[in-house]
Amino acid sequence: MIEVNRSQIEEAVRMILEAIGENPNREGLVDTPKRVAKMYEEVFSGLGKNPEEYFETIFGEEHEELVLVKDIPFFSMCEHHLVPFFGKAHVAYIPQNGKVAGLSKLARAVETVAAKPQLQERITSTIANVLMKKLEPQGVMVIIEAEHMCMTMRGIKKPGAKTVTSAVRGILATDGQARAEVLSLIKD
Ligand SMILES: Nc1nc2c(ncn2[C@@H]2O[C@H](COP(=O)(O)OP(=O)(O)OP(=O)(O)O)[C@@H](O)[C@H]2O)c(=O)[nH]1
Ligand SMILES: [Zn+2]
Repeated sequence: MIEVNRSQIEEAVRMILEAIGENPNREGLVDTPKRVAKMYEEVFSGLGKNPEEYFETIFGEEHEELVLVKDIPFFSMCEHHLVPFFGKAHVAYIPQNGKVAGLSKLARAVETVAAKPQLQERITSTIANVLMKKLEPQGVMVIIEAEHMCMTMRGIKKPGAKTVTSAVRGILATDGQARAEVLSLIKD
């Protein structure tokens, strides 16, 4: 894990407050730099963490059909504007050779990969690649749907617009019927 430099963040936040014409010493703002530093420590806690670590424990369970954890809520920070994007991740895989992970680990991987300055596409493909590497499954499919605050509250200002990304590997990339099954289960 990377140690966040809280005092440097505090100094930077004070400078931003001054730069926008605020008074960082007024009552309501005096503790804001501290709060923001603490918040950044939390929302960027995935920096320096390797999501592969969640897949060191594998159950020798001979289940060779679909496993899907859907509707995993996640929050991330867009690396272009440092404002949040958030939504749901759906993670599916078809194990083989008894390599089955603990279900919570799929959600932990999403949380860790999202907790740094990110792009939605990179979160999606990173999770798919980690699962392929660590579980060597027959196939993987990761779908993420998210709303980007940088498209909602500024710039193009399109609240409600959703971005959907997918990363599909192995049999789920080649077998249309298997892929359709996953998609219909996600929609239910
Ligand atoms: N591909 C991708 N783009 C993203 C993501 N998050 C934000 N963006 C986009 O990153 C782009 C940055 O574009 P720039 O033209 O450099 O910055 P900008 O002038 O602030 O862009 P506008 O948002 O169009 O005002 C924007 O189009 C954002 O919508 C993401 O997760 N993936
Ligand atoms: Zn953005």
